[in-house]
Amino acid sequence: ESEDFFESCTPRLDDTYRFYLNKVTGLDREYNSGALHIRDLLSPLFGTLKESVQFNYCFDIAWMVKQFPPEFRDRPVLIIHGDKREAKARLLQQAQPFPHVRFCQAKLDIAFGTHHTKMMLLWYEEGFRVIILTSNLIRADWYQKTQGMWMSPLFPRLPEGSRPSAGESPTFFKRDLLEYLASYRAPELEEWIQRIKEHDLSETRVYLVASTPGRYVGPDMERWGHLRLRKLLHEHTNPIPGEERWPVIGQFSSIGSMGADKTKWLAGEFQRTLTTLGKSSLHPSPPIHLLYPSVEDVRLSLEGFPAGGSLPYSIQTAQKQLWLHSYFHRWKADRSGRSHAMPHIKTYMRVSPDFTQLAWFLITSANLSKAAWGALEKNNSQVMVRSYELGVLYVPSAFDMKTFPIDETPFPVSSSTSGFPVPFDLPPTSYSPKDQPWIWNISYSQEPDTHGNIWVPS
Ligand SMILES: O=C(O)c1ccc([N+](=O)[O-])cc1C(=O)O
Repeated sequence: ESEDFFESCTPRLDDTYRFYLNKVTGLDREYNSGALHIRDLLSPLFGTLKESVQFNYCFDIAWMVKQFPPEFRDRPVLIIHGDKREAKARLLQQAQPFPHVRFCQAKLDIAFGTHHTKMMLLWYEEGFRVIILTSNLIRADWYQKTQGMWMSPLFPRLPEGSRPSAGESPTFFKRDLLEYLASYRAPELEEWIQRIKEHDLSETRVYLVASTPGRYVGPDMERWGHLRLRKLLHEHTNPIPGEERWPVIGQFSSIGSMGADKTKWLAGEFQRTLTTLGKSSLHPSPPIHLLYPSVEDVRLSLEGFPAGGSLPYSIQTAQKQLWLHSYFHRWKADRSGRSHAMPHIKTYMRVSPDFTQLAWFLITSANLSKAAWGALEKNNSQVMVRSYELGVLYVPSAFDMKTFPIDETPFPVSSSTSGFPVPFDLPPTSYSPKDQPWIWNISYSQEPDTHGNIWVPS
């Protein structure tokens, strides 16, 4: 009943899917109804906080502390980060005035890997909650960007003496979360692994899709990254008649180097994963729509060109893969009032030809990169993952459905619909011949942005 109490006090939230967008400053209020700010997440309305863990990439510690309500501002916070050497020293220096903030450096032993995972573990008097999200712990990520999150139910404590395997969900979320945390091999996380074991996660209806750095062979190849996603789609979705006409959509805020042509990774192993539906041995080639902001999208955004500071696609990478840009579609999100709130959210999905249904939906920290998703090596006998990533997969079978209907008007949120709130407009809008993908390290000085400025990177 504590869950009902909190839910009844909190803003009316669509809790079928527990998928929420961040509030965006400056939108008509209806487009923020049902959206959440970080201060909402940390509010006593969701639980009486005892301690928390913040997994992230970029931190403003003083700003983060201020996002906790005063009564929780001195509760211990463990920061899980990937910084090394001088960057680590700067991060620890930020927390000098805050003795309740502790740090754990995630191992990054493979070059070019990052600790990209964004997750909150919230331990309350009443139980435990997990939030998996796309926002960094800096003001700019919670101001005028499109960001998303999955918020778990409140997980109650298990009765004393319960077996550790108790409290498992139909999607094995408890086992998979514990295995992900164990992959850090960090002493600071041991007590959190123990705490989670003592809680009942059985109401969880999403599958965990994680990446953790390493080179994996044999059965371990399917534990992380895109081969994990392929395994889940193989086991928990079903073939669809005419599936070759069901487009795949990938939407992201950064892009890695993917080789000289599409067969090197994108249209090979990655497409094989994204087009998996059940155990059919067909390998269709459905349309693949990639959503990534154009220069005009950035120039006309609420933030203007500075939004491009969080869209780190470099000219050095782009010029090696011009073939990629033919897949690109603009960022357009009138349905959520967020066409001008640049995306930092990352979503992947499989949609029906008429764009009214979903075969599955993934929200994740993972951008379009081999570092995040993993790449096969050694004649496909090994997969190499460079970064930590975390996301959750929604499949209709976990919600007793065959497909998810898409809610074409997700705002203002209404508990009446069972539709999935896809945050951007469908069908996607192709780049015009004049559109170019946003590249963050070249100049744009022909036309000013919404603030009257031009972009001249140093
Ligand atoms: O999410 C992103 O789009 C992103 C892209 C690249 C890097 N990076 O190069 O470390 C960090 C982030 C981040 O915001 O976590």
